[in-house]
Amino acid sequence: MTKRLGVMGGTFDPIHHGHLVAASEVASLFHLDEVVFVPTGQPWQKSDRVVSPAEDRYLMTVIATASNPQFSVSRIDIDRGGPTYTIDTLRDLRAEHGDADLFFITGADALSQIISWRNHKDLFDLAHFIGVTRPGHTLSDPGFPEGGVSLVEVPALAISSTGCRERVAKGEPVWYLVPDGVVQYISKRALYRETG
Ligand SMILES: Nc1ncnc2c1ncn2[C@@H]1O[C@H](COP(=O)(O)OP(=O)(O)OP(=O)(O)O)[C@@H](O)[C@H]1O
Ligand SMILES: O=C(O)c1ccc[n+]([C@@H]2O[C@H](COP(=O)([O-])O)[C@@H](O)[C@H]2O)c1
Repeated sequence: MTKRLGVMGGTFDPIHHGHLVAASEVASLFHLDEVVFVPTGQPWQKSDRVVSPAEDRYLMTVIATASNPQFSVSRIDIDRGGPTYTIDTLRDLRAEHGDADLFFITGADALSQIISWRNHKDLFDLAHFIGVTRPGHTLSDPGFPEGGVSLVEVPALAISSTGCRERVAKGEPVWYLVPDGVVQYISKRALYRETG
């Protein structure tokens, strides 16, 4: 049977329970065999802010997903170098996973920006896109190709990486917003002590 592979792209600075719930819910709803988390190398649309080193974001993603046998992490966007474009992510994953069906998972905020992504018209030939609800953002289809996108409701977690970074900078706890191991990694590496 054709493998059904979910793809959860993100900057994950840090990864939080909003990302994990979205991936878990979509895996269940769409009967995915696996969800691969793909931390960005250089998120070019976040070039106006300081982004933590890719290795820190990668390791936090590994720590956060390690306990789930359905979850894995890919270095492809980090190892490719240069600005990260989803068109490259999907082409590389397609080459790696043969004839697997790809399902790209994205929150309502990111989905509304897809029109600004590189080669956005070609993305829908490579993967089925799944837009998930996110508190504070409207989930809508602004005219994607017929059958290219599914919109689904996931448990609402009003958590953002920006909010987590700001809490750490202010000395406030991020316990239960991010997995325990990620709290400990942030502390060990002294991440987010100053807002960027
Ligand atoms: N709480 C959430 N619920 C649903 N989807 C989310 C949530 N947080 C992030 N996402 C989605 O996960 C993907 C990766 O998000 P990203 O790593 O940029 O996190 P973020 O919290 O939006 O970060 P930042 O606050 O730094 O912009 C995006 O598609 C985003 O829409
Ligand atoms: O392809 C693009 O041009 C593009 C522009 C912005 C974001 N993306 C992808 O969208 C996903 C979420 O990105 P971000 O910046 O919200 O963490 C991640 O996989 C990014 O590589 C992709």
